[in-house]
Amino acid sequence: MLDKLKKTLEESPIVKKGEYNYFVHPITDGIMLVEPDLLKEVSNAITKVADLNVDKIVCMEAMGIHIATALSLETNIPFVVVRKRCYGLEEEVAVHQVTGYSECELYINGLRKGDRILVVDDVLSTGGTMVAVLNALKSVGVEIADIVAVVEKGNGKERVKKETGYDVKTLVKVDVNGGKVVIEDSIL
Ligand SMILES: O=P(O)(O)OC[C@H]1O[C@H](OP(=O)(O)OP(=O)(O)O)[C@H](O)[C@@H]1O
Ligand code: HPA
Repeated sequence: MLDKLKKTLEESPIVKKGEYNYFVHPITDGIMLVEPDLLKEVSNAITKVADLNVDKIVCMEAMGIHIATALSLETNIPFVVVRKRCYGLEEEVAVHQVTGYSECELYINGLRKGDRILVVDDVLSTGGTMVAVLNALKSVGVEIADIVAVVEKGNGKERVKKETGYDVKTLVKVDVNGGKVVIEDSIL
């Protein structure tokens, strides 16, 4: 399982963002051809590991959007996007995102207290994004049924558990070693 994801990750070039080793991949960056079969493989794997008894899928702009779209089409579950744009709507919740190489504001709309949700994203690295979004989602009063990130790199999973109490499921765990992506583990 996940053969296309693993193979394309191992082929990913690495670029330095400051001291951060950033792998560039179709699913996480979209600047290489995103083959439909790869996206289908990722979406199908999420359906196999995630709790789909939810009202909505929640993803983060930008590179969570195509994952949520594919998953929504496969499951008929609607989705909302945590955007990088402020709308100023009454219920909007702002989130300060800090990754290993950038900072940004994110904005939550389209969710109501009591919504049962599945959170999906492309990468869990430092955990900065996921911690901030999960804590903001808790303030909205939604029920977070499950959380899935496609690629895990670094110790973000432990940080999310410590700072939010939530477990994140990740499809593939990678490391960057000698300028190459190395597959360390896979959920399927
Ligand atoms: O665990 P972290 O260290 O927070 O890194 C993970 C986040 O980094 C990327 O977001 P970013 O906003 O940089 O990129 P994108 O707009 O291309 O999704 C990625 O999409 C994740 O959301
Ligand atoms: N590659 C792509 N997206 C990412 C990374 C990375 O190394 N880290 C956080 N988001």
